[in-house]
Amino acid sequence: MTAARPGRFTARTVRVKAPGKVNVSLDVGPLRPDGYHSVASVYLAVSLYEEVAATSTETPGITVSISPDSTLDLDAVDIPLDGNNLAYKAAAIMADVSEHATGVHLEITKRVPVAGGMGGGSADAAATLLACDALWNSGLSREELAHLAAELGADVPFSLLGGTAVGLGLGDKLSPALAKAQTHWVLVTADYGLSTPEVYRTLDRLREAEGVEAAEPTGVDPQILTALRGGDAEALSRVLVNDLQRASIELAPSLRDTLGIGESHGAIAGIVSGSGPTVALLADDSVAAEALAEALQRYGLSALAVHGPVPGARIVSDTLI
Ligand SMILES: C[C@@](CO)(OP(=O)(O)O)[C@H](O)COP(=O)(O)OP(=O)(O)OC[C@H]1O[C@@H](n2ccc(N)nc2=O)[C@H](O)[C@@H]1O
Ligand SMILES: Nc1ncnc2c1ncn2[C@@H]1O[C@H](COP(=O)(O)OP(=O)(O)O)[C@@H](O)[C@H]1O
Repeated sequence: MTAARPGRFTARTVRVKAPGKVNVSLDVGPLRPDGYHSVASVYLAVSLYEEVAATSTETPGITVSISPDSTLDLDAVDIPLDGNNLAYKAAAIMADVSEHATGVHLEITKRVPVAGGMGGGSADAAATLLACDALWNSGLSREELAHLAAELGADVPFSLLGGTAVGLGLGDKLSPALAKAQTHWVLVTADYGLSTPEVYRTLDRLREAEGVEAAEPTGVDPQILTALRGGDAEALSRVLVNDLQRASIELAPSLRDTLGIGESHGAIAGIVSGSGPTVALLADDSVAAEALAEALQRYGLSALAVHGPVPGARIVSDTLI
């Protein structure tokens, strides 16, 4: 941080980046009385990042804008800029627990597809928690931040943590998995979103129609963690699982074609990410992932090569203006 000028308000900007995620596995239990589902998931943070620049303001209150540096086509999507924005909610929670809170402007650079099943809004919330903690010298521990993160949404604690982790409960009870080897993926993004609650509801409806009673998830398949630990894409390709996938396909049937096109162009396996509609295609290595992304772009799909695991939310700059 550079030195402040005495006698006048000096704005400070803390910039934080936080990753999107892919659920390498997602087991979903039955609908609970509180409207949620217990899950068991292996989360993988991937190299597609949201960025939040939090700037202190002389006037009190929280404002939000979307940066022109965003790489998404944001015309077609609906991102609230008021108290419904997850970043706004995160700043409001931090202001409540910070003795030296000021007004704050949050500028979000969006790169993770909106309502895409990759936790983009959750990444904004995680980034904002960390940025405001620094901006207001709140001095919260990572554990305290994780606790606040869970109040904001099931996926927010993972974006704070990053890496590879097993998520139980609503997905917020995390155990880091020591899997440092990289796996390589191609994300095929859609120009529409799917509503997470609607996808969960659709799964409940499909199960009810089939008379299927889902079991409470207890843990994740250890083979997934072994494959991730060794960066063994071939072994991983045999154990990818997402209980929500068929519900996403029910709502957006073209996802089945996307998965098929991916596999016919060289992916070793494919899965819908979370509630979708982003499709995550697994590749043998980084070269294969780049080649697959190029082939799919030529085919007319929106495809991007990424890798994981990558770290969770972290500060990239802290400046006085
Ligand atoms: C499906 C997953 C997989 O990681 O991610 P996305 O696809 O949304 O990224 C998550 O479970 C989504 O997490 P997140 O998007 O943070 O959910 P929340 O905001 O807490 O909840 C939104 C809604 O999703 C449903 N929900 C969420 C989590 C959960 N364990 N059970 C649920 O039934 C509930 O209907 C809830 O009202
Ligand atoms: N900062 C934010 N970025 C994106 N969407 C947000 C944000 N805050 C609130 N939302 C709302 O949350 C919904 C889901 O957002 P997102 O996190 O992108 O998807 P997903 O839950 O599928 O990972 C969006 O449709 C949007 O209306």
